Amino acid sequence: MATILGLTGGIASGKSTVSDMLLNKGYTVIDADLAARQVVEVGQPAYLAIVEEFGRSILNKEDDTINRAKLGDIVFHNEEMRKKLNGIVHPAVRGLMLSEKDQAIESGKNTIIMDIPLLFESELTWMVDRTIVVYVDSETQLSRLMKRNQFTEQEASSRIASQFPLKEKIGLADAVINNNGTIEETEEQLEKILNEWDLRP
Ligand SMILES: CC(C)(COP(=O)(O)OP(=O)(O)OC[C@H]1O[C@@H](n2cnc3c(N)ncnc32)[C@H](O)[C@@H]1O)[C@@H](O)C(=O)NCCC(=O)NCCS
Ligand SMILES: Nc1ncnc2c1ncn2[C@@H]1O[C@H](COP(=O)(O)OP(=O)(O)OP(=O)(O)O)[C@@H](O)[C@H]1O
Repeated sequence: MATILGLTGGIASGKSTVSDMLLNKGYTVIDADLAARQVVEVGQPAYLAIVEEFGRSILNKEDDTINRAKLGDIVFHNEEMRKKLNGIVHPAVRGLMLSEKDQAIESGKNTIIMDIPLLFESELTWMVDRTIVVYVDSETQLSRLMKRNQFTEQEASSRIASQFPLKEKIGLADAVINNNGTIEETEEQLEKILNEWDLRP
């Protein structure tokens, strides 16, 4: 029986950093952010529904792809619009991720990691056997997000505020990785969990 791990945290808390470590160790990672990009490629049902809801002004002029910065500006400043976007994108993301998980199970993987930023917000824990939260304190989260995305403090804060407070997620997790320190310290914590839970790729 394969073990399905839910990897979550907050925006810019270090989920991709941890999932890259897992990929390097040979584990299978299914990434919700990646799936969310695939289901909104030009012409896909979710893409058409977004254009219908938000209008053509959120498209890039050159190739009609979604202008993510523009759409992000709208949905991270307006909860109603964010819920509308979630209502379009999330069912398609879930469908794609579940089929990728089934394929990974069929191909005999022992452990399958589902990297899902909104695992708790969207009540998706039924999809996984155990959860790991990648935690950072709020100052570190804000400064890493501003640095990575070249966001102002206001842009970064509005994105952080659209998720459950990261502190609350600690109490919901089976294991927590504290990513305030160095990358090496984070990798040591990850290895300890993989060993304790006896998880092989
Ligand atoms: C709004 C969009 C276009 C902004 O795109 P952008 O390239 O700037 O960000 P990206 O997709 O890389 O997401 C970065 C991070 O933002 C956070 N985030 C993204 N969408 C949401 C959301 N709806 N609610 C809360 N946080 C979110 C997550 O932590 C995610 O890891 C995009 O995030 C999107 O389509 N979001 C809706 C789908 C979604 O919820 N994706 C998250 C996982 S399913
Ligand atoms: N231990 C660390 N020390 C210093 N910088 C780090 C550390 N961990 C991650 N970072 C940096 O912080 C930023 C956020 O990390 P990462 O992209 O892994 O977060 P994420 O949780 O996947 O974010 P998102 O939810 O937006 O996809 C990145 O620029 C990354 O390089």
